[in-house]
Amino acid sequence: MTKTQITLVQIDNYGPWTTTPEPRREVDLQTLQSRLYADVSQLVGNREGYAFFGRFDNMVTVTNGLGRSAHELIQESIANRYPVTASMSVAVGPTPVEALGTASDRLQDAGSAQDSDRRRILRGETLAEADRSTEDIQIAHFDVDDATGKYTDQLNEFDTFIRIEQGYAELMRYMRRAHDSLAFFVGGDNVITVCSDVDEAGYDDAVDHVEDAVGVELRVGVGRARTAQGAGMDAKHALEECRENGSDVELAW
Ligand SMILES: Nc1nc2c(ncn2[C@@H]2O[C@H](COP(=O)(O)OP(=O)(O)OP(=O)(O)O)[C@@H](O)[C@H]2O)c(=O)[nH]1
Repeated sequence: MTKTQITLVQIDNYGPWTTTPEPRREVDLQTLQSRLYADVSQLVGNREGYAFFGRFDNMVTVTNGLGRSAHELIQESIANRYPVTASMSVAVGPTPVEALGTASDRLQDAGSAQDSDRRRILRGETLAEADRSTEDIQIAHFDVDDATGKYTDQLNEFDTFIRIEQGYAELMRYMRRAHDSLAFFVGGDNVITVCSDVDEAGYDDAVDHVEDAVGVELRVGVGRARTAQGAGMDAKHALEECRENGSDVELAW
């Protein structure tokens, strides 16, 4: 059974900050958001976690192995580098959706995203070392079969983007509905999904569903490990096996 530790990272009071004392230049907001994501990705990634940019003002991170002090250090680092602070809420669940749901509830209970009194709070519990196992995290790395040949080298970039995003939208809804799993677009034609205990038939169904619904052909490699990085790397190797065998789904175990 998977045991996913999710940390929701939310910029404090960001909406009001973007317009106070008057609307801030969009290029500056875009720069701040992408740099903050890069830092969160490094700070979490150096500790074997994964960070997804999501909506940028709210980032979902997979933090198995990060304790309370690691979270505090990341918050301190953000506060020292940026004109904004971030609150964090951590929860562990048998599925990624359950963990994120609990983390979201805790953050919402502590105050609104636009509450000027709620700053840099840290809520929730992290996994005890004794409760961790080598099968806690399941990560699936999806990619579009021959995106370069079918789209990138054929269509204009915006029409390519629409096709890839349609595949992503269908997949993210399907994995959320059928498997309580969280799918995130990570660039190019790639979607990384933080999964519950999905088996090979479940991934076959997901790939078939996306092709039937929007005509986008996916392949997926899946890994399992103690940490997001470990599971994610195994998933990448499994995806390479798909490329070699011409298969749609490969599990690393
Ligand atoms: N984030 C991320 N992006 C990747 C990764 N591999 C490829 N990409 C992106 O995906 C784009 C397409 O690369 P590929 O998936 O190798 O190309 P393809 O044409 O689909 O070829 P096949 O996957 O071999 O069918 C690249 O330009 C990258 O932007 C990865 O592991 N992670």
